[in-house]
Amino acid sequence: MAFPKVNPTQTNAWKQLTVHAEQTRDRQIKDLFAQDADRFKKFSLTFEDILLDYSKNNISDQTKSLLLQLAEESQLKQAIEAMFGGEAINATEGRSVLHTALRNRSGKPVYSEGKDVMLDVNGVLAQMEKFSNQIISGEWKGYTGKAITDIVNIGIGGSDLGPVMVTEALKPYWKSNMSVHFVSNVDGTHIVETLKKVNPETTLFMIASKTFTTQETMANAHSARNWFLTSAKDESLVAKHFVALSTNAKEVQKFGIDTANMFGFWDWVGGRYSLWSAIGLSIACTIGFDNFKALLEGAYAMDQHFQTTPFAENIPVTLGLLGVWYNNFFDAQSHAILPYDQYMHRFAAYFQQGDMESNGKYVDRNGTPVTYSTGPVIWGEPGTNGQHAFYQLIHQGTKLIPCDFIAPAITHNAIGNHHTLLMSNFFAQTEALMKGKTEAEVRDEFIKAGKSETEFAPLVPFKVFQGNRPTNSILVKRITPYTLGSLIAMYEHKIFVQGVIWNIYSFDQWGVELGKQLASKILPELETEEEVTSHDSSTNGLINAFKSMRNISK
Ligand SMILES: O=P(O)(O)OC[C@H]1O[C@H](O)[C@@H](O)[C@@H](O)[C@@H]1O
Repeated sequence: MAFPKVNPTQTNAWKQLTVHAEQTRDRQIKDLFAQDADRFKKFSLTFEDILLDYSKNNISDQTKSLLLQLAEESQLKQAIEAMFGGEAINATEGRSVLHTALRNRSGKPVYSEGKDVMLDVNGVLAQMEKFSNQIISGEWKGYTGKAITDIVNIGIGGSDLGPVMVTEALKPYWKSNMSVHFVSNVDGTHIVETLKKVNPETTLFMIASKTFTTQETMANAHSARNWFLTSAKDESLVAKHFVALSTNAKEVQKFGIDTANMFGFWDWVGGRYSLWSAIGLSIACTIGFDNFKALLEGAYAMDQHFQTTPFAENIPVTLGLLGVWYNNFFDAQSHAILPYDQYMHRFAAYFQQGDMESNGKYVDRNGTPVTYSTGPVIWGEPGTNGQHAFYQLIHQGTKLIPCDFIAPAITHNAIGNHHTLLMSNFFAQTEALMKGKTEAEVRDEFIKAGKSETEFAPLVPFKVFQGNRPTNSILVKRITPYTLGSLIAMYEHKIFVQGVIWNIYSFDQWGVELGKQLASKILPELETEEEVTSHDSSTNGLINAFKSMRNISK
């Protein structure tokens, strides 16, 4: 057994937090600031170029110490050691969880159930370095002798979202001669529209799939191969234009990719934690291996911070505990991630999978349904777009939505005063969410604008903001590969902390299986014109309506 299974509701801390939440529910964050001039100093943490300000939360010293007690009673320390130590903490799949080994820059061994994995890890990294250098330098030639100009990564879920997010976030680091495209959806539109943009002579396809059996990826990969062969005509040329990123050599071979062109990884790397592995090859070939290495180094630095820093000053632990506070004691259903950086526009989407696939579980580690809420809905869009779309609900809706605001102090695109404008919004939003606007302030504003009582009185209630909406602000110096690596690892570990406290298995994903099973049952039914009767009347009705609609002759 990796670490003790603790029902969080049975801990002393949970019981005390329940009482404490009742007593502090109506506490105003702005009052906490008024009472303590040092609040920002007390409730903020720095790690290298990252500042986490968590003072705009409904917490006091007592809240913090109870949350820390919850972490202790949940055996978080042992859990962290078990993960980094390569114990099989992904028990339902019988695997260790070692994405941290992929970015272990210490030169020290890392053991997965007794075996040092670093030789394999460093071997694949060396293979990725050599290959990405060949691609970027133009040394690797396509079938007509031309250098590669476009990479098409074909993968879905964890084999897509990480590379998409990171290549977008690090666009300023792209090598000038290289473009990258991502095809994930089985909807033919995705591959068709992508193929319109590229030339078979200068395109490299990366088939990214941990299992190499995922329906969507295999369908897209076969279509890409057919498209390529229409021009290249000769199957032996596939080797110059297709590589595989996978754990499954047998299936890679079956597809027709030479295993010499395969970049491997291992079952102890979860799909949604795999951008650090061979799955990151599209990243390395776009921003260069040096920058990919810096990404790993930034993540490694955060790993060390997480592993060695006392919980009271530990950034991922702090974020995880704050999330538990709102999720379990204030009934918050969701959590918004709001990057004030256009390049990070897929960051929330990335952690939608990272968090929701990890902690969207209702069964605890004993196999028993939980009696408390687990993973929140994760969502978000970059600022300031979100402000003009959904912030209304965050400010004045009936739901409590804790938010993380993320922004760089230095922009990659200093044009006019855009960055100052952006940052003024960043600071204003968290202040507004916390302070709100009282009725007296609203009235005062009307009076100052010369309005009469009869004119403005009916409008007052609509213009009041209750405030007291909690936020974290994460300010970084600049979005570099290194800092991005740290930020990603920070959220990964936050998810881990919460999974431990909720006593759930964060590293399996059985919930994605049922839909897949049913789809494979329905597929043959769609391939005939016969009426379908094997399902419930809704599913039958829909399938039969679809069949008649698609039949153009009818
Ligand atoms: O890399 P693969 O094996 O193609 O899996 C792609 C995705 O499939 C499923 O949806 C899940 O298992 C995800 O976690 C995974 O990322």
